[in-house]
Amino acid sequence: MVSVIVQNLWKIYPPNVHALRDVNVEVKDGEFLVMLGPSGSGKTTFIRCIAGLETPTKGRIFFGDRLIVDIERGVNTPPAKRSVGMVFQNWALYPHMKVFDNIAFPLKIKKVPKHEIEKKVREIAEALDIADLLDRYPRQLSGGQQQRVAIARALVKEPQILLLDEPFSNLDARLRISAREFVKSLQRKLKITTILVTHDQHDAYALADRIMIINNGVIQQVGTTEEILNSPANTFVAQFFGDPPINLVEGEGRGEYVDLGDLKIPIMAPLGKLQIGIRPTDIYIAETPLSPEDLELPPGRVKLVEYLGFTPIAVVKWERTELRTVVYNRVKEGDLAKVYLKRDGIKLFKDGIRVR
Ligand SMILES: Nc1ncnc2c1ncn2[C@@H]1O[C@H](COP(=O)(O)OP(=O)(O)OP(=O)(O)O)[C@@H](O)[C@H]1O
Repeated sequence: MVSVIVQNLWKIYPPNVHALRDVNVEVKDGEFLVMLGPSGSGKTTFIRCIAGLETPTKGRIFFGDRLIVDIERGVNTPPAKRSVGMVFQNWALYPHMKVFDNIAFPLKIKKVPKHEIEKKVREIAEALDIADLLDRYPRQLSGGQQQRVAIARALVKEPQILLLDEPFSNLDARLRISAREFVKSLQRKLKITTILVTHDQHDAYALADRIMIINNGVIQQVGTTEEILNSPANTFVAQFFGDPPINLVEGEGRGEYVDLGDLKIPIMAPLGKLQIGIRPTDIYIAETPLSPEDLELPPGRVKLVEYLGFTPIAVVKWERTELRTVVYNRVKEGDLAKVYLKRDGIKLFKDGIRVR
């Protein structure tokens, strides 16, 4: 298919809303990129700029070596000439048209001959398992079926790039899982370069080759799930990505150890004020350490035990510090528990930027 290269992209809505600030990213040919960020961070603006539904204020976009947008040079390819298929958050099906005509619509606009439209619509409907729904109206379909129709409509003109804007947000939790599996296997089969935007990190775990995290119009980090979990660029990324959420506490670096006041963690640390990040999966309650490398902390009081799926998670309190930990042996509220910490699970941040 094709890569998507975005260079120095800015979008400023009048009077002065900076929706995108100097975005640079390359989505590789055939890659599934999930763009993740809180509400209002610029995600929809970004894919609308790629689709051509929004004109950036500054910057350049290439599809492979084809220049699509260069604001400084007055280049802005119209949407119909971009070879992009887009699925909107609410799927935006035409309610007065049957499924067949909804899917056929982009081909009719392109004035594709009738018999070819018939063939292509049936083909894509077969592939998406909605061939028996072609005579229905959108209101006669379930959410999952409507979503497939929207995807079929986006794919029928065989675009080189697929853009999905929160495509699962109208589906209930159970249907979301099967819809994700469906989208992933379709993407793998077609090898189509795909950008999906979402505020739900579980979409990213399930789908992404790489994840791009955005906040306030600024790209915070681009990387694989592992890279972002293990080496978050800053405290925003560390807190935004990861389930259960990371423990983030303030402390003081003292060279040979980190000082949390009531806890001293013996690892090398730069001097001065630090933020210390520990994922709950990197700190645990157990009788004995899982590895001889792991650090033993002074025993802490179990304040609460809760379940995350099947995994028990405890909130452990020392004098002042409270940390969420996984639990490997039986403990209950009020117990004094042995707590171990994985040495390489400790992330240090200075002024919000990761230094270790
Ligand atoms: N047409 C517009 N005019 C002015 N401001 C806009 C316009 N569209 C979006 N914005 C603003 O630009 C910023 C980014 O919006 P955008 O819709 O791209 O965010 P988002 O990350 O997709 O949010 P959500 O997850 O809530 O859909 C927000 O502050 C939003 O209010």
